[in-house]
Amino acid sequence: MEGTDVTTHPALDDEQQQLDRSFALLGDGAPDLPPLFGRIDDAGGSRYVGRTDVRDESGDAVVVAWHAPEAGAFYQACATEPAGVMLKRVVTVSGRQVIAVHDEIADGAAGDVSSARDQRPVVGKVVVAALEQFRTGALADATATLRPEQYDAIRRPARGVLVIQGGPGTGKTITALHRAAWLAANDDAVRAGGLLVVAPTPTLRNYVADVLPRLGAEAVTTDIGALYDGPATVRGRDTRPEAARVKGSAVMAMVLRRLVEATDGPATPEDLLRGLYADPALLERLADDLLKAGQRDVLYREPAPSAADEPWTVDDLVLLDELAHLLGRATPRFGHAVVDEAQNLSPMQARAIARRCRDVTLAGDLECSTGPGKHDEWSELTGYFGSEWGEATLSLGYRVPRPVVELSRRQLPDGGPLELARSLRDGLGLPLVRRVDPGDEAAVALSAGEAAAGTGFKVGVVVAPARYDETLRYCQSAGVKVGDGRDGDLAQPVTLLPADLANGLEFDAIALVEPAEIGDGTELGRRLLYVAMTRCTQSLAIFHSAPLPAGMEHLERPASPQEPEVEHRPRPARSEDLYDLFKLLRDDDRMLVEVLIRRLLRDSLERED
Ligand SMILES: Nc1ncnc2c1ncn2[C@@H]1O[C@H](COP(=O)(O)OP(=O)(O)OP(=O)(O)O)[C@@H](O)[C@H]1O
Repeated sequence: MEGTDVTTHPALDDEQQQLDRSFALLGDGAPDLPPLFGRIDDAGGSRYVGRTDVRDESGDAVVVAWHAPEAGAFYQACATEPAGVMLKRVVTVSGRQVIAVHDEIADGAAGDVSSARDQRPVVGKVVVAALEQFRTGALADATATLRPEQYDAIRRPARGVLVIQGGPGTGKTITALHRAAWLAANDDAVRAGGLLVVAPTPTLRNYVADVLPRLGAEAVTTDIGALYDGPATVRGRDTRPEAARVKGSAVMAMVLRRLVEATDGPATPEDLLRGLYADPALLERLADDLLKAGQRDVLYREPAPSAADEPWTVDDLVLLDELAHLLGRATPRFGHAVVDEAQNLSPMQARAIARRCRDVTLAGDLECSTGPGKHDEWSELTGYFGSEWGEATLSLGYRVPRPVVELSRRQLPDGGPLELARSLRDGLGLPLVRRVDPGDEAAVALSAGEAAAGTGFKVGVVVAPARYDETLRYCQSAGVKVGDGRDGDLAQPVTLLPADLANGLEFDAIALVEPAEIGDGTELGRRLLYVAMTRCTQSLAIFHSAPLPAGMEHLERPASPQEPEVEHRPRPARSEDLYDLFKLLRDDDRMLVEVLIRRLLRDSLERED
């Protein structure tokens, strides 16, 4: 703690008084959340920043809302560029008590900041402290610690398209949501038209539903399939990626238009689409010049007994939505739309969103595409929306430890087009690799996961989609308690996840089972592996029996014929001996010891505080 004991900071009493006063002014209407989290002193005077305005009896601001122009300096100034700010203070509150203050800028210069060792970027210690908290499964609250590059993206004008891109864990989701709330507070047209947020997984949608109200905004939050408000709902999944690719391709708009034009009398979107899938001759007549024979073939399916029994997929629902529009059904309109994991949008999905709103924020990373098609450029998507588009690139990594960032980028062609995000995290060091007997990969990974979870870690055990059912059955029969990640159950200490549903999630530790099955040599496989590896905040462990895939082969070690006997070593006296002993531990035990040491250190530091 380098001598700065934040809990006895002389400013604590002042800030406590300010907090008490704010609570008193809010009276019974005071929210559970603290009314202030920051303070800024500059030529304009001294101001407190919080979630909403707090005014005194005469109407003067006691706390300014984070989205007010007066709060701007709090986000634009940072330790490396104080820009005339004398004091930038983050105030940490628990209940109604100020428990810590961190001055990122003090007396007009860098104050309470992390060191720049190991190329770690210079940021306020409070950011590092926030990141060190153990994951709760939900993403952490970042309003008090938004960085200047994030704040800049948040305030770009609402019109047209803004792409917020950046490597894994650079805060694209957080930034896009703050942008939504900022626009709702500052742009009359957005406020009047309302916000639409499209997010692919239940976890992300729950997160949005939790965060936006705290930022003072409301939105309609949905996944892409649920945009369609007809009777059909998602009941199936295209097992062939080619089928999903064709359904999502832009030519389907023309095929459906011709279908509607060729239809006499009233028809529902459901009847039209299942009729089209079941009639190769009709499809050939309508799409001979638009789809190749092989592409038409993948669309074929026997009709179910009724429309309600059809195994509708997400991409089917998007086509139903287009048909509903062509049949003249009204589509609700919004003032601004935010799309998370936007790299996975198909052209038809982009059209469905654009029908509702042409001014959009697309948050995503093209290298994390895990849909059936990958866009090489954002312009392939932005053209479906408003005519103007711009991009904001986030460069500071908040989630992924540096060694994991470096390893994961070997999965990208040429290390990826974006500059390496500078990571704020050291994590628990180099990824661990453990070679196990064939057939034991998942069992060993799960038991290492349980051990890490026993120390307070949230753990994700990631398997190839084809291995998921078998692994879940193993867990049930062997009594291993895991959350079923495919159902969005992230409440357990250990979650089992198929690699294709890892997008957007975050865990303390990731245990990767047989990466060669996930990576499978295809471009999509490599991206799935990349996404899976970059979900961890602390440690990555790899369990395999097959040879490691490209990008990891340098980690390959021969299987050790015999486990080393640790117990019979003489009691170590010197730290070098301890280190030798540590090196003898198996990889998963080593992970456990590292976690324990870390916990002990944290507990002792907290006690000192
Ligand atoms: N300014 C910030 N201060 C503190 N924490 C932050 C900040 N920005 C982002 N974070 C944290 O970093 C983590 C990653 O953020 P987020 O999920 O928004 O990133 P992302 O770029 O959308 O990630 P991915 O696309 O890989 O899922 C979250 O826990 C978030 O709370």
